[in-house]
Amino acid sequence: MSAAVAPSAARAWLVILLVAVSGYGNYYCYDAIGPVADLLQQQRGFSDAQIGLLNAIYSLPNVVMVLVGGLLVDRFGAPLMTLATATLCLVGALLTAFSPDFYGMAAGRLLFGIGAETMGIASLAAAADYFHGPGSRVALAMASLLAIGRLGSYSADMSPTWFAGAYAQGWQPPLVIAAVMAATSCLAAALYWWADRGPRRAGQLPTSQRAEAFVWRDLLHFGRAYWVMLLLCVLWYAVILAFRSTFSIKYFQHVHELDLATAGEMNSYVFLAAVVATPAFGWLCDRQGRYAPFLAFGALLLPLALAILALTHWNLWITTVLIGVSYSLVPAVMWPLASRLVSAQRLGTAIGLMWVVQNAGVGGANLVAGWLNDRAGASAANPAGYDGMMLFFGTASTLGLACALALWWTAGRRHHELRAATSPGHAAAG
Ligand SMILES: NCCCC[C@H](N)C(=O)NCC(=O)O
Repeated sequence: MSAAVAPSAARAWLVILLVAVSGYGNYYCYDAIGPVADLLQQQRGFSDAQIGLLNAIYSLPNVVMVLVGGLLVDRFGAPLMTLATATLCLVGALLTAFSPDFYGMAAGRLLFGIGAETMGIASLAAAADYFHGPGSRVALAMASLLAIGRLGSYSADMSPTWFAGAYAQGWQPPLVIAAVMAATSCLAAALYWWADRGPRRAGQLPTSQRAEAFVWRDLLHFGRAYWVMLLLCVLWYAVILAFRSTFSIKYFQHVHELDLATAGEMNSYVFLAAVVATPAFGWLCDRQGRYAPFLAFGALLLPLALAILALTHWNLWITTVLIGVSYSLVPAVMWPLASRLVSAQRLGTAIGLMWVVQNAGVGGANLVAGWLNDRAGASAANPAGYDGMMLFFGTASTLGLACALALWWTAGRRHHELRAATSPGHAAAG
Protein backbone atom coordinates (compact mmCIF):
# COMPACT_ATOMS: atom_id res chain seq x y z
CA MET A 1 0.00 0.00 0.00
CA SER A 2 1.61 3.25 -1.04
CA ALA A 3 0.41 6.75 -1.84
CA ALA A 4 2.34 9.73 -3.22
CA VAL A 5 1.43 12.61 -0.90
CA ALA A 6 -0.67 12.00 2.18
CA PRO A 7 -3.94 13.96 2.51
CA SER A 8 -3.78 17.01 4.78
CA ALA A 9 -4.37 16.43 8.51
CA ALA A 10 -7.47 18.65 8.32
CA ARG A 11 -8.96 16.51 5.55
CA ALA A 12 -8.07 13.31 7.38
CA TRP A 13 -9.74 14.43 10.62
CA LEU A 14 -12.77 15.74 8.71
CA VAL A 15 -13.17 12.26 7.24
CA ILE A 16 -12.83 10.69 10.70
CA LEU A 17 -15.47 13.11 12.02
CA LEU A 18 -17.92 12.18 9.24
CA VAL A 19 -17.29 8.46 9.65
CA ALA A 20 -17.69 8.85 13.42
CA VAL A 21 -21.07 10.59 13.01
CA SER A 22 -22.07 7.73 10.76
CA GLY A 23 -20.95 5.25 13.44
CA TYR A 24 -22.87 7.18 16.10
CA GLY A 25 -26.16 6.46 14.30
CA ASN A 26 -25.13 2.85 13.78
CA TYR A 27 -24.48 2.21 17.50
CA TYR A 28 -27.61 4.17 18.52
CA CYS A 29 -29.80 1.89 16.39
CA TYR A 30 -28.07 -1.25 17.65
CA ASP A 31 -28.86 -0.26 21.23
CA ALA A 32 -32.39 0.94 20.52
CA ILE A 33 -34.04 -2.41 21.40
CA GLY A 34 -33.00 -2.58 25.08
CA PRO A 35 -34.94 0.55 26.17
CA VAL A 36 -38.16 -0.62 24.44
CA ALA A 37 -37.91 -4.27 25.54
CA ASP A 38 -40.39 -3.89 28.40
CA LEU A 39 -42.80 -1.84 26.23
CA LEU A 40 -42.65 -4.47 23.48
CA GLN A 41 -43.60 -7.08 26.04
CA GLN A 42 -46.42 -5.08 27.58
CA GLN A 43 -47.89 -3.64 24.39
CA ARG A 44 -47.14 -6.26 21.74
CA GLY A 45 -46.91 -9.37 23.90
CA PHE A 46 -43.38 -10.27 22.77
CA SER A 47 -41.62 -13.02 24.74
CA ASP A 48 -38.01 -12.68 25.95
CA ALA A 49 -37.01 -15.16 23.24
CA GLN A 50 -38.45 -12.79 20.62
CA ILE A 51 -36.69 -9.79 22.16
CA GLY A 52 -33.42 -11.75 22.24
CA LEU A 53 -34.01 -12.69 18.60
CA LEU A 54 -34.27 -9.02 17.58
CA ASN A 55 -30.61 -8.64 18.53
CA ALA A 56 -29.50 -12.20 17.71
CA ILE A 57 -30.70 -11.74 14.15
CA TYR A 58 -28.32 -8.78 13.89
CA SER A 59 -25.38 -11.04 14.72
CA LEU A 60 -26.08 -14.47 13.26
CA PRO A 61 -25.98 -13.64 9.48
CA ASN A 62 -22.75 -11.80 10.13
CA VAL A 63 -21.03 -15.08 10.88
CA VAL A 64 -20.74 -15.18 7.06
CA MET A 65 -21.55 -11.63 6.01
CA VAL A 66 -18.63 -10.02 7.88
CA LEU A 67 -16.26 -11.90 5.57
CA VAL A 68 -18.25 -10.98 2.46
CA GLY A 69 -18.42 -7.38 3.72
CA GLY A 70 -14.64 -7.27 4.16
CA LEU A 71 -14.15 -8.43 0.57
CA LEU A 72 -16.64 -5.83 -0.70
CA VAL A 73 -14.83 -3.08 1.21
CA ASP A 74 -11.58 -4.18 -0.42
CA ARG A 75 -13.24 -4.31 -3.84
CA PHE A 76 -15.31 -1.10 -3.82
CA GLY A 77 -13.51 1.01 -1.22
CA ALA A 78 -14.50 2.37 2.18
CA PRO A 79 -16.49 5.48 1.08
CA LEU A 80 -18.87 3.70 -1.28
CA MET A 81 -19.34 0.80 1.14
CA THR A 82 -19.97 3.16 4.06
CA LEU A 83 -22.68 4.88 2.03
CA ALA A 84 -24.19 1.60 0.79
CA THR A 85 -24.24 0.00 4.24
CA ALA A 86 -25.59 3.17 5.91
CA THR A 87 -28.45 3.09 3.38
CA LEU A 88 -29.10 -0.57 4.18
CA CYS A 89 -29.11 0.28 7.90
CA LEU A 90 -31.66 3.04 7.27
CA VAL A 91 -33.96 0.65 5.38
CA GLY A 92 -33.60 -1.86 8.25
CA ALA A 93 -34.31 0.79 10.90
CA LEU A 94 -37.43 1.99 9.03
CA LEU A 95 -38.69 -1.57 8.67
CA THR A 96 -38.09 -2.19 12.39
CA ALA A 97 -40.01 0.94 13.37
CA PHE A 98 -42.96 0.63 10.99
CA SER A 99 -43.57 -3.12 10.67
CA PRO A 100 -46.99 -4.24 11.79
CA ASP A 101 -45.74 -7.53 13.26
CA PHE A 102 -42.73 -9.29 14.82
CA TYR A 103 -41.57 -10.86 11.55
CA GLY A 104 -41.30 -7.49 9.81
CA MET A 105 -39.37 -6.09 12.77
CA ALA A 106 -37.03 -9.09 12.72
CA ALA A 107 -36.50 -8.60 8.96
CA GLY A 108 -35.63 -4.96 9.70
CA ARG A 109 -33.07 -5.96 12.33
CA LEU A 110 -31.62 -8.53 9.91
CA LEU A 111 -31.04 -5.88 7.20
CA PHE A 112 -29.75 -3.43 9.78
CA GLY A 113 -27.27 -6.00 11.13
CA ILE A 114 -25.94 -6.93 7.69
CA GLY A 115 -25.32 -3.25 6.98
CA ALA A 116 -24.00 -2.29 10.40
CA GLU A 117 -21.19 -4.84 10.80
CA THR A 118 -19.82 -4.22 7.30
CA MET A 119 -20.03 -0.50 8.04
CA GLY A 120 -17.79 -1.20 11.05
CA ILE A 121 -15.18 -2.75 8.74
CA ALA A 122 -15.48 0.13 6.26
CA SER A 123 -14.92 2.61 9.14
CA LEU A 124 -11.69 0.91 10.15
CA ALA A 125 -10.64 0.87 6.49
CA ALA A 126 -11.39 4.62 6.24
CA ALA A 127 -9.08 5.27 9.20
CA ALA A 128 -6.41 3.08 7.61
CA ASP A 129 -6.79 5.00 4.29
CA TYR A 130 -6.19 8.41 5.85
CA PHE A 131 -3.69 7.44 8.56
CA HIS A 132 -1.00 5.27 7.07
CA GLY A 133 2.74 5.31 7.15
CA PRO A 134 5.22 5.82 9.97
CA GLY A 135 4.15 8.12 12.80
CA SER A 136 0.51 8.16 11.69
CA ARG A 137 -2.12 8.36 14.40
CA VAL A 138 -4.11 5.37 13.22
CA ALA A 139 -4.68 4.02 16.75
CA LEU A 140 -6.00 7.37 17.94
CA ALA A 141 -8.22 7.64 14.87
CA MET A 142 -9.66 4.14 15.47
CA ALA A 143 -10.11 4.77 19.21
CA SER A 144 -11.94 8.01 18.37
CA LEU A 145 -14.32 6.13 16.07
CA LEU A 146 -14.98 3.58 18.83
CA ALA A 147 -15.50 6.36 21.38
CA ILE A 148 -18.10 8.18 19.25
CA GLY A 149 -19.82 4.83 18.66
CA ARG A 150 -20.05 4.43 22.45
CA LEU A 151 -21.64 7.90 22.56
CA GLY A 152 -24.36 6.53 20.25
CA SER A 153 -24.97 3.64 22.68
CA TYR A 154 -25.04 6.11 25.58
CA SER A 155 -27.61 8.26 23.76
CA ALA A 156 -29.85 5.26 23.08
CA ASP A 157 -29.86 4.39 26.78
CA MET A 158 -30.52 8.00 27.74
CA SER A 159 -33.34 8.28 25.21
CA PRO A 160 -36.09 7.40 27.75
CA THR A 161 -34.96 10.50 29.70
CA TRP A 162 -34.27 12.77 26.72
CA PHE A 163 -37.38 11.73 24.76
CA ALA A 164 -39.73 10.92 27.64
CA GLY A 165 -42.70 12.16 25.56
CA ALA A 166 -41.94 9.67 22.79
CA TYR A 167 -41.65 6.76 25.25
CA ALA A 168 -44.93 7.81 26.89
CA GLN A 169 -46.62 7.15 23.55
CA GLY A 170 -45.42 3.54 23.41
CA TRP A 171 -42.82 1.33 21.72
CA GLN A 172 -43.02 2.88 18.22
CA PRO A 173 -41.91 6.54 18.54
CA PRO A 174 -38.55 5.56 20.14
CA LEU A 175 -37.85 3.29 17.16
CA VAL A 176 -38.79 6.10 14.77
CA ILE A 177 -36.17 8.25 16.57
CA ALA A 178 -33.68 5.41 15.97
CA ALA A 179 -34.58 5.54 12.25
CA VAL A 180 -33.91 9.31 12.26
CA MET A 181 -30.45 8.56 13.73
CA ALA A 182 -29.92 6.06 10.90
CA ALA A 183 -30.88 8.78 8.39
CA THR A 184 -28.29 11.12 9.98
CA SER A 185 -25.75 8.34 9.67
CA CYS A 186 -26.62 8.02 5.97
CA LEU A 187 -26.18 11.76 5.43
CA ALA A 188 -22.76 11.72 7.14
CA ALA A 189 -21.76 8.73 4.97
CA ALA A 190 -22.76 10.65 1.82
CA LEU A 191 -20.67 13.65 2.94
CA TYR A 192 -17.70 11.32 3.63
CA TRP A 193 -18.05 9.83 0.12
CA TRP A 194 -18.05 13.36 -1.29
CA ALA A 195 -15.09 14.59 0.87
CA ASP A 196 -13.05 11.54 -0.15
CA ARG A 197 -13.31 12.16 -3.88
CA GLY A 198 -10.61 14.86 -4.03
CA PRO A 199 -7.80 13.02 -2.21
CA ARG A 200 -8.68 9.76 -3.97
CA ARG A 201 -8.55 11.34 -7.45
CA ALA A 202 -5.30 13.08 -6.52
CA GLY A 203 -3.77 9.66 -5.71
CA GLN A 204 -3.23 10.58 -2.06
CA LEU A 205 -4.77 7.36 -0.70
CA PRO A 206 -3.44 3.81 -0.77
CA THR A 207 -4.59 2.09 -3.95
CA SER A 208 -2.96 -1.33 -4.04
CA GLN A 209 -4.63 -4.47 -2.67
CA ARG A 210 -5.21 -4.15 1.05
CA ALA A 211 -3.45 -6.47 3.45
CA GLU A 212 -6.69 -6.96 5.35
CA ALA A 213 -8.43 -9.51 3.10
CA PHE A 214 -9.42 -12.84 4.66
CA VAL A 215 -6.99 -15.61 3.67
CA TRP A 216 -7.88 -19.09 4.96
CA ARG A 217 -4.35 -20.47 4.89
CA ASP A 218 -3.23 -17.64 7.23
CA LEU A 219 -5.09 -19.46 10.01
CA LEU A 220 -2.33 -22.06 10.06
CA HIS A 221 0.17 -19.40 11.07
CA PHE A 222 -1.62 -18.11 14.14
CA GLY A 223 -0.09 -19.15 17.43
CA ARG A 224 -1.83 -20.50 20.53
CA ALA A 225 -2.09 -17.03 22.08
CA TYR A 226 -4.24 -15.81 19.18
CA TRP A 227 -6.71 -18.67 19.57
CA VAL A 228 -6.97 -18.08 23.31
CA MET A 229 -7.69 -14.40 22.64
CA LEU A 230 -10.33 -15.35 20.07
CA LEU A 231 -12.06 -17.43 22.77
CA LEU A 232 -11.89 -14.50 25.17
CA CYS A 233 -13.30 -12.23 22.44
CA VAL A 234 -16.33 -14.45 21.84
CA LEU A 235 -17.08 -15.05 25.54
CA TRP A 236 -16.60 -11.47 26.69
CA TYR A 237 -18.49 -9.78 23.82
CA ALA A 238 -21.30 -12.38 24.01
CA VAL A 239 -21.94 -11.48 27.64
CA ILE A 240 -21.42 -7.74 27.46
CA LEU A 241 -23.55 -7.24 24.32
CA ALA A 242 -26.35 -9.68 25.14
CA PHE A 243 -26.59 -8.35 28.68
CA ARG A 244 -25.93 -4.61 28.33
CA SER A 245 -27.57 -4.10 24.94
CA THR A 246 -30.58 -6.42 25.20
CA PHE A 247 -31.63 -7.48 28.68
CA SER A 248 -30.02 -5.26 31.33
CA ILE A 249 -32.53 -2.39 31.26
CA LYS A 250 -35.44 -4.80 31.61
CA TYR A 251 -33.49 -6.67 34.30
CA PHE A 252 -32.93 -3.43 36.26
CA GLN A 253 -36.64 -2.62 35.95
CA HIS A 254 -37.83 -6.03 37.10
CA VAL A 255 -35.20 -7.15 39.61
CA HIS A 256 -33.85 -3.88 41.00
CA GLU A 257 -37.20 -2.08 40.70
CA LEU A 258 -35.99 0.95 38.71
CA ASP A 259 -38.31 2.86 36.40
CA LEU A 260 -37.50 2.81 32.68
CA ALA A 261 -35.71 6.20 32.59
CA THR A 262 -33.54 5.42 35.64
CA ALA A 263 -32.73 1.92 34.35
CA GLY A 264 -31.70 3.38 30.98
CA GLU A 265 -29.56 6.02 32.70
CA MET A 266 -27.86 3.42 34.89
CA ASN A 267 -27.03 1.38 31.78
CA SER A 268 -25.92 4.47 29.85
CA TYR A 269 -23.10 5.44 32.21
CA VAL A 270 -21.22 2.32 31.14
CA PHE A 271 -21.13 3.69 27.62
CA LEU A 272 -20.43 7.26 28.71
CA ALA A 273 -17.42 6.11 30.75
CA ALA A 274 -16.21 4.21 27.69
CA VAL A 275 -16.27 7.37 25.52
CA VAL A 276 -13.40 8.85 27.51
CA ALA A 277 -11.84 5.78 29.05
CA THR A 278 -11.40 3.66 25.89
CA PRO A 279 -8.87 6.03 24.23
CA ALA A 280 -7.32 6.77 27.64
CA PHE A 281 -6.74 3.08 28.41
CA GLY A 282 -5.36 2.56 24.89
CA TRP A 283 -2.89 5.38 25.51
CA LEU A 284 -1.96 3.97 28.93
CA CYS A 285 -1.28 0.47 27.59
CA ASP A 286 0.84 1.87 24.76
CA ARG A 287 2.80 3.95 27.27
CA GLN A 288 3.35 1.04 29.66
CA GLY A 289 4.02 -1.40 26.85
CA ARG A 290 1.82 -3.91 28.73
CA TYR A 291 -1.41 -5.42 27.41
CA ALA A 292 -2.21 -8.87 28.83
CA PRO A 293 -2.41 -7.81 32.53
CA PHE A 294 -4.79 -4.96 31.62
CA LEU A 295 -6.86 -7.37 29.55
CA ALA A 296 -7.05 -9.85 32.44
CA PHE A 297 -8.09 -7.08 34.84
CA GLY A 298 -10.84 -5.93 32.45
CA ALA A 299 -12.02 -9.53 32.02
CA LEU A 300 -12.13 -10.04 35.81
CA LEU A 301 -14.46 -7.08 36.37
CA LEU A 302 -17.29 -8.52 34.28
CA PRO A 303 -18.02 -11.75 36.26
CA LEU A 304 -17.39 -9.81 39.45
CA ALA A 305 -20.05 -7.24 38.53
CA LEU A 306 -22.52 -9.93 37.45
CA ALA A 307 -22.04 -11.79 40.75
CA ILE A 308 -22.65 -8.58 42.71
CA LEU A 309 -25.78 -7.85 40.65
CA ALA A 310 -27.19 -11.36 41.05
CA LEU A 311 -26.28 -12.03 44.67
CA THR A 312 -26.49 -8.68 46.47
CA HIS A 313 -28.54 -5.52 46.63
CA TRP A 314 -25.50 -3.28 46.71
CA ASN A 315 -25.80 0.12 45.10
CA LEU A 316 -26.06 -0.28 41.32
CA TRP A 317 -23.39 2.38 40.87
CA ILE A 318 -20.78 -0.17 41.97
CA THR A 319 -21.60 -2.60 39.18
CA THR A 320 -22.02 0.23 36.68
CA VAL A 321 -18.47 1.39 37.38
CA LEU A 322 -17.09 -2.17 37.25
CA ILE A 323 -18.77 -2.93 33.92
CA GLY A 324 -17.86 0.54 32.62
CA VAL A 325 -14.16 -0.07 33.26
CA SER A 326 -14.38 -3.56 31.75
CA TYR A 327 -16.19 -2.22 28.68
CA SER A 328 -13.50 0.43 28.19
CA LEU A 329 -10.44 -1.63 28.99
CA VAL A 330 -11.05 -4.87 27.10
CA PRO A 331 -11.72 -3.37 23.61
CA ALA A 332 -8.99 -0.76 24.12
CA VAL A 333 -6.47 -3.56 24.67
CA MET A 334 -7.85 -6.43 22.62
CA TRP A 335 -7.59 -4.92 19.14
CA PRO A 336 -4.04 -3.48 19.55
CA LEU A 337 -2.99 -6.78 21.16
CA ALA A 338 -4.32 -8.65 18.12
CA SER A 339 -1.96 -6.58 15.99
CA ARG A 340 0.92 -7.74 18.20
CA LEU A 341 0.01 -11.41 18.18
CA VAL A 342 -0.13 -11.73 14.37
CA SER A 343 1.90 -10.18 11.61
CA ALA A 344 0.55 -7.08 9.83
CA GLN A 345 -0.19 -8.99 6.61
CA ARG A 346 -2.47 -11.37 8.53
CA LEU A 347 -4.26 -8.79 10.66
CA GLY A 348 -7.32 -8.61 8.38
CA THR A 349 -7.76 -12.36 8.56
CA ALA A 350 -7.16 -12.34 12.31
CA ILE A 351 -9.72 -9.61 13.03
CA GLY A 352 -12.18 -10.96 10.43
CA LEU A 353 -12.20 -14.34 12.15
CA MET A 354 -12.60 -12.74 15.58
CA TRP A 355 -15.68 -10.82 14.35
CA VAL A 356 -17.13 -13.98 12.74
CA VAL A 357 -16.88 -15.97 15.96
CA GLN A 358 -17.89 -12.97 18.06
CA ASN A 359 -21.12 -12.61 16.04
CA ALA A 360 -21.90 -16.31 16.51
CA GLY A 361 -21.36 -15.92 20.26
CA VAL A 362 -23.41 -12.73 20.62
CA GLY A 363 -26.27 -14.18 18.54
CA GLY A 364 -26.23 -17.43 20.52
CA ALA A 365 -26.07 -15.65 23.89
CA ASN A 366 -29.10 -13.48 23.04
CA LEU A 367 -31.11 -16.57 22.09
CA VAL A 368 -30.06 -18.60 25.14
CA ALA A 369 -30.71 -15.74 27.58
CA GLY A 370 -34.18 -15.07 26.12
CA TRP A 371 -35.01 -18.78 26.26
CA LEU A 372 -33.84 -19.09 29.88
CA ASN A 373 -35.94 -16.08 30.92
CA ASP A 374 -39.06 -17.40 29.19
CA ARG A 375 -38.59 -20.89 30.61
CA ALA A 376 -38.36 -19.51 34.15
CA GLY A 377 -41.17 -16.98 33.60
CA ALA A 378 -38.90 -14.00 34.39
CA SER A 379 -40.90 -10.83 35.01
CA ALA A 380 -41.40 -8.00 37.50
CA ALA A 381 -43.66 -10.37 39.45
CA ASN A 382 -41.06 -13.15 39.30
CA PRO A 383 -37.59 -11.54 39.51
CA ALA A 384 -36.03 -14.90 40.48
CA GLY A 385 -36.83 -16.00 36.92
CA TYR A 386 -33.74 -14.04 35.82
CA ASP A 387 -31.41 -16.26 37.89
CA GLY A 388 -30.77 -18.71 35.04
CA MET A 389 -29.77 -15.91 32.68
CA MET A 390 -27.40 -14.43 35.27
CA LEU A 391 -25.85 -17.84 35.94
CA PHE A 392 -25.35 -18.31 32.20
CA PHE A 393 -23.72 -14.89 31.79
CA GLY A 394 -21.65 -15.41 34.96
CA THR A 395 -20.33 -18.76 33.74
CA ALA A 396 -19.48 -17.47 30.26
CA SER A 397 -17.69 -14.40 31.63
CA THR A 398 -15.73 -16.53 34.14
CA LEU A 399 -14.57 -18.75 31.26
CA GLY A 400 -13.56 -15.52 29.49
CA LEU A 401 -11.50 -14.56 32.54
CA ALA A 402 -9.81 -17.99 32.47
CA CYS A 403 -8.83 -17.34 28.83
CA ALA A 404 -7.44 -13.90 29.73
CA LEU A 405 -5.35 -15.43 32.54
CA ALA A 406 -4.12 -18.19 30.22
CA LEU A 407 -3.15 -15.56 27.67
CA TRP A 408 -1.28 -13.54 30.29
CA TRP A 409 0.51 -16.67 31.53
CA THR A 410 1.52 -18.09 28.15
CA ALA A 411 2.22 -15.01 26.00
CA GLY A 412 1.61 -11.88 28.01
CA ARG A 413 4.37 -11.82 30.64
CA ARG A 414 6.65 -8.80 30.74
CA HIS A 415 9.44 -10.50 28.78
CA HIS A 416 7.01 -11.71 26.08
CA GLU A 417 5.53 -8.23 25.64
CA LEU A 418 8.95 -6.56 25.61
CA ARG A 419 10.00 -8.98 22.88
CA ALA A 420 6.78 -8.31 20.93
CA ALA A 421 7.49 -4.57 21.06
CA THR A 422 10.80 -5.02 19.30
CA SER A 423 9.46 -7.60 16.83
CA PRO A 424 5.73 -6.79 16.40
CA GLY A 425 3.50 -9.61 15.29
CA HIS A 426 5.82 -12.46 16.05
CA ALA A 427 7.20 -12.63 19.56
CA ALA A 428 4.01 -13.35 21.42
CA ALA A 429 2.60 -15.75 18.88
CA GLY A 430 3.50 -18.90 20.74
N1 LIG B 1 -22.54 -2.14 17.35
C1 LIG B 1 -22.32 -2.99 18.46
C2 LIG B 1 -21.72 -4.31 18.05
C3 LIG B 1 -20.31 -4.12 17.53
C4 LIG B 1 -19.69 -5.42 17.17
C5 LIG B 1 -18.42 -5.25 16.36
N2 LIG B 1 -18.13 -6.50 15.67
C6 LIG B 1 -17.25 -4.92 17.26
O1 LIG B 1 -16.63 -5.77 17.86
N3 LIG B 1 -16.93 -3.65 17.39
C7 LIG B 1 -15.91 -3.20 18.30
C8 LIG B 1 -16.55 -2.68 19.58
O2 LIG B 1 -15.93 -2.86 20.68
O3 LIG B 1 -17.62 -2.07 19.50
